[in-house]
Amino acid sequence: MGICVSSDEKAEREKLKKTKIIFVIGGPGSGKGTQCEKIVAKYGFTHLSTGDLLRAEVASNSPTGSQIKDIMQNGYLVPLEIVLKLLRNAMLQKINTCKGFLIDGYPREIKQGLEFEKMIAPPTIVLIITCSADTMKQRIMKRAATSSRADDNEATIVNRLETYFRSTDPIIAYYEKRGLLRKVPAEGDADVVFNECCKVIDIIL
Ligand SMILES: Nc1nc2c(ncn2[C@@H]2O[C@H](COP(=O)(O)OP(=O)(O)OP(=O)(O)O)[C@@H](O)[C@H]2O)c(=O)[nH]1
Ligand SMILES: Cc1cn([C@H]2C[C@H](O)[C@@H](COP(=O)(O)OP(=O)(O)O)O2)c(=O)[nH]c1=O
Ligand SMILES: [Mg+2]
Repeated sequence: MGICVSSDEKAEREKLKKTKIIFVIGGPGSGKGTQCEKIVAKYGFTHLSTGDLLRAEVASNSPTGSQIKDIMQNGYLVPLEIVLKLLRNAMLQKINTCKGFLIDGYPREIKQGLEFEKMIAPPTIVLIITCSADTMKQRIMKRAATSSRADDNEATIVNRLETYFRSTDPIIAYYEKRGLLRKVPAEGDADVVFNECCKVIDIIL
């Protein structure tokens, strides 16, 4: 028996392949969300934060949500197939109306990047926002004063930073080798960082 791929699904795949996709990576508190917001305003991209999608799932009290709640609160990573399913659905909802996608905080492991390519499409570029662990910690502690995020506390931050540094070096090397990596230093002011992001994005438009 042949595999039946519906014409809808084919059209979806074609669209996903044609759209611009930017992976935005960087440590917790490095400023991914902040830069994405600015990029959306200037370029009309859709910002998808895997963290936000996961938190929305938890908040919805779905079976998946309760499964991933503890994992996230402890500073670990949620299983890959859950993250990808949420991402693909969210992209398809916007694919007809936006200029491209910012995938915020993804991939966290090379395997996640490869699975994304299989299920969705390859990224156009990978933007990495870099600053020191001290800067990230300071930014998160400041954010903690006003955010209601369960993972914005000192103990979870230490775990998140550790998880980040352990998993990121191989990712950087991998995309650098493919010529897709674009590094933006982020110690300074958010507007200065944004200027650098624009230089990188203007080239792919
Ligand atoms: N000085 C300075 N502060 C920034 C910059 N970007 C973000 N911040 C502040 O740092 C905090 C964290 O920024 P986010 O954009 O939420 O960082 P994130 O990388 O999305 O963090 P996670 O979602 O935890 O991974 C916020 O309170 C921002 O106001 C920057 O470029 N410069
Ligand atoms: C991107 C990603 C996040 N997470 C978890 C880790 C954190 O508990 C939570 C939020 O991650 P976080 O990096 O804070 O995402 P965002 O910048 O979008 O807010 O989601 C995973 O489990 N797997 C993933 O692939
Ligand atoms: Mg964020």
